[in-house]
Amino acid sequence: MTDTVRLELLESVLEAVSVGTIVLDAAGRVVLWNKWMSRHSGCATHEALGSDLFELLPELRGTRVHAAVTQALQNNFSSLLSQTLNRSPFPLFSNPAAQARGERMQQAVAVTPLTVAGARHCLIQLSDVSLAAGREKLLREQTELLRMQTFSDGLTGIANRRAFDVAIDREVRRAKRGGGKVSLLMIDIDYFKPYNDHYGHQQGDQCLIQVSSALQALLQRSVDMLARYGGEEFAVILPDNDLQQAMQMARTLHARVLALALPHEYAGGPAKQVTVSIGVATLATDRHAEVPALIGAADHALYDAKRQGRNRIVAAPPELL
Ligand SMILES: Nc1nc2c(ncn2[C@@H]2O[C@H](COP(=O)(O)OP(=O)(O)OP(=O)(O)O)[C@@H](O)[C@H]2O)c(=O)[nH]1
Repeated sequence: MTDTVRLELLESVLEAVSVGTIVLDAAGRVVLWNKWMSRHSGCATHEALGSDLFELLPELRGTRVHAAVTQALQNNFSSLLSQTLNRSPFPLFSNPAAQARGERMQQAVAVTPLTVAGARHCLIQLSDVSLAAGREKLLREQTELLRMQTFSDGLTGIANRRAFDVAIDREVRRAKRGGGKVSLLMIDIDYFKPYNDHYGHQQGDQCLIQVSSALQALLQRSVDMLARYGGEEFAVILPDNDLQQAMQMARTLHARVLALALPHEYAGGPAKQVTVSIGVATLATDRHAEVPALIGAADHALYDAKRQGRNRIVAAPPELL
């Protein structure tokens, strides 16, 4: 292969590749601007050749691209520009539709020093990573959705039992480490079976949604967690709350459900509306009790509330913990 043919071959390859290629001489003037660059920048090769890159594209002045070019020309350093700092440093567009939307191409940029005929030059390679970045974003969104689905209840959207198990374990360990307290409320809708039987399962579902969102709206601290513990049973974890504070929260939640005034003609008790019973337990960390004891105590208190006639709040005696 003769030198002329080899040169022609190299030129055709440069024009055909799907990578933007710019070569600058030691003064920063463009000596090579391939077809890919023309296509995606809207600046033809003959317009670019001989221009100072930073006059041709003034917005690059003072950017990391500028610094990388200076480093390559003056200090012979290569740079790979991080995607996280500036995803689209050059005014390039993947296609005309993206340009019409003003949506710039996301770029991977590599700046490399070159020595050509004994003189320092600088090669800038650009590739379109919009597709890969889009896929990455989609993947991140799907992962987040999956994470949310794993830890939230499909009907009510609040935390599910799995999330509760993780949180109660974490909060009890944290309380023990810091010598604090943690309280737990177990909340159960009264006479929910007759509610379902008379109003139908769908309305039963609506009732669960209304009650859970009313309860959720009252939890102001980000550390508090309302979870669906079972069918019509909810749990509230109150980190750093003593029994008195937990009882106050229980009264607020109980009153909120009453204020919903959801009719329940078939309730077994005197109230002809949806009510809840609440069991309250507090774990003091000077005791040796663990998670099962705390849940057991709150459950026991809830059972007592049911036995005493429902629509009430009962605190677990400390000896249960
Ligand atoms: N609609 C609906 N009902 C549910 C769901 N999960 C559980 N249930 C119903 O909740 C009812 C719970 O009934 P029980 O445990 O007998 O309790 P109850 O009738 O509320 O009686 P007390 O708790 O003693 O006041 C059952 O009829 C379940 O079918 C759900 O996701 N949707």
